[in-house]
Amino acid sequence: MPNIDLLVIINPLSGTLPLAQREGLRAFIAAEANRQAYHAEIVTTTRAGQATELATQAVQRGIRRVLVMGGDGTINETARALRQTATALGIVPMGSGNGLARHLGLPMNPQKAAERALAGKPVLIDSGELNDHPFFCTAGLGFEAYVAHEFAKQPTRGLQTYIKTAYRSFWSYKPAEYLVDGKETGPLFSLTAANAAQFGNNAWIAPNANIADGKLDLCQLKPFPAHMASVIGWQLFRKSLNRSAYWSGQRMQNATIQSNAPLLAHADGEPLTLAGDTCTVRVLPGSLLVLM
Ligand SMILES: Nc1ncnc2c1ncn2[C@@H]1O[C@H](COP(=O)(O)OP(=O)(O)OP(=O)(O)O)[C@@H](O)[C@H]1O
Repeated sequence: MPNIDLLVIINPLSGTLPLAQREGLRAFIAAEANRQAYHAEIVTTTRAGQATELATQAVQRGIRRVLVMGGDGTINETARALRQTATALGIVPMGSGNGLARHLGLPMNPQKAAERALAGKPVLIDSGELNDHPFFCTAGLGFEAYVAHEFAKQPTRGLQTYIKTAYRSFWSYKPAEYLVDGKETGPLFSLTAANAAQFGNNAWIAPNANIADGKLDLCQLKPFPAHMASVIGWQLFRKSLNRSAYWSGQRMQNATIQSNAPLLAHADGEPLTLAGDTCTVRVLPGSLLVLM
């Protein structure tokens, strides 16, 4: 038996692709891996958290490439086990946001993305940590965290549910005030630590963020009147939010954040409830190999 040199992790629940197409894609990846002379093992996850265990075992087994077919949640679960190892992550984007794949300019077509990852070279990128929660795209507090918590309560996922949840949340959300490294921010709509420049779905919260500069972009968005929401939304999706008077950003390696409200947070869109009123964010420069 030849040694396995490629692990493919599939989250069967990510995104909205019908089952027949998913199975076709799995067969395509198997055939393409074979064509490119890999000895691949393909595993479909059966529960949350399993991708981390599979990726940890892959590192221990000396497997140098792990391909993930899933959304940013599954990518996060896998990539956290590949940080600071010689095993590289390949991305076949199947989620509703696909922030990391979009930031990296990877194909959104799953077959093209698989071909690219299988033939790709490993490139180092940064990652971040909010307390001890790893993130690869963005982590944050404020509105986006509030929405992540509300979204997690919904019976369905996907972009439509996300938009509806965000719209409803806008009217019930109360901005909090923060101290960033001891400096008062005043009330903020959101406070985002950006490794990648976008949340996903081409919502560019940190238009100039560079994923390999050894820094995070800490972006503050001040509360804005409801009639400005469409302008802010337009700028967010046009990658020009940094021109808004409500937005400010600073590059940093680490920061301590304190709040006057319970710390609702998210890391790569997954909701987190943090203990206490203080948290830290930091960058892990050049900590993940990605197949590009
Ligand atoms: N078999 C499974 N059953 C239940 N949950 C799973 C299973 N496999 C993975 N998960 C969980 O599903 C979560 C969401 O998956 P993922 O982010 O890939 O898809 P998505 O929600 O469609 O995409 P996006 O994050 O872009 O919205 C992951 O955080 C993972 O913990």
